[in-house]
Amino acid sequence: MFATILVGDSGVGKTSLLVQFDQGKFIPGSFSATVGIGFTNKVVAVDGVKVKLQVSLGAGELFVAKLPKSQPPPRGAGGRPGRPGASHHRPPGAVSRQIWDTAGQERFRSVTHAYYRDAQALLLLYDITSKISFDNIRAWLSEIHEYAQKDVVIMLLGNKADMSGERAVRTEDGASLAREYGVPFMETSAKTGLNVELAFLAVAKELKQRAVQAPGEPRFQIHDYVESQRSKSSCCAFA
Ligand SMILES: Nc1nc2c(ncn2[C@@H]2O[C@H](COP(=O)(O)OP(=O)(O)OP(=O)(O)O)[C@@H](O)[C@H]2O)c(=O)[nH]1
Repeated sequence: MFATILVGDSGVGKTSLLVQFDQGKFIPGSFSATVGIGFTNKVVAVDGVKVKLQVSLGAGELFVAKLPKSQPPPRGAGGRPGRPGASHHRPPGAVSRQIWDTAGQERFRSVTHAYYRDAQALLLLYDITSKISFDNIRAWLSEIHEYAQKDVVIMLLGNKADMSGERAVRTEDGASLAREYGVPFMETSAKTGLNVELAFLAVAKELKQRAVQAPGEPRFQIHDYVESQRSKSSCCAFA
């Protein structure tokens, strides 16, 4: 079972992407308070082999940027960190409510560590209609580099690709940022389902390959895989 966490600013569509992947449907509106979903376990078939992904929702706010050293952790944060008082309807995700509510600063930092440390893959989302969510990607990446495992699989996703009329971030800008950090990139839509399966499938392929790879064997290249899928779908750009 591989732990995968969806991270990115509040409102970028993490919950919607999780629901689309889990149930193949889009529930419009801000439903974080009403849909009791914090994670899902799903089996993905990779080259005839079953790969289990546990996908959970990560924070909607940055730990590092939003919490200077002297500041205590947010009160009342629920099933996932960084969302004060908003997610208590969800079953516990990476961090339990009890730990969060009573955490002192030191404890908080270790919770933060644990939260990222256990992840084998991170899907980092921004919203193509929100420049701020895109600008925050650099801060998310520095947080990830600080806390996550060195070899964590990272994929950058520009979500809400169906909202082209309100686009605030060009596809090329997403692709170029991804190139700069050496991570694969694609645009997704939790609404239409565009590239949602593909994103998780690419991650599952990479994780499976790493798990079974014999020493000296050529590695599965997630970049190449994502790139090869581009020719099959004309909608998106990839790093
Ligand atoms: N058109 C469109 N709307 C989307 C898409 N993904 C999410 N939304 C909408 O964007 C809003 C926020 O989506 P959520 O899935 O709650 O976002 P989130 O990242 O989980 O937000 P937090 O729970 O605050 O961290 C909701 O109104 C969704 O219906 C998408 O791909 N296309």
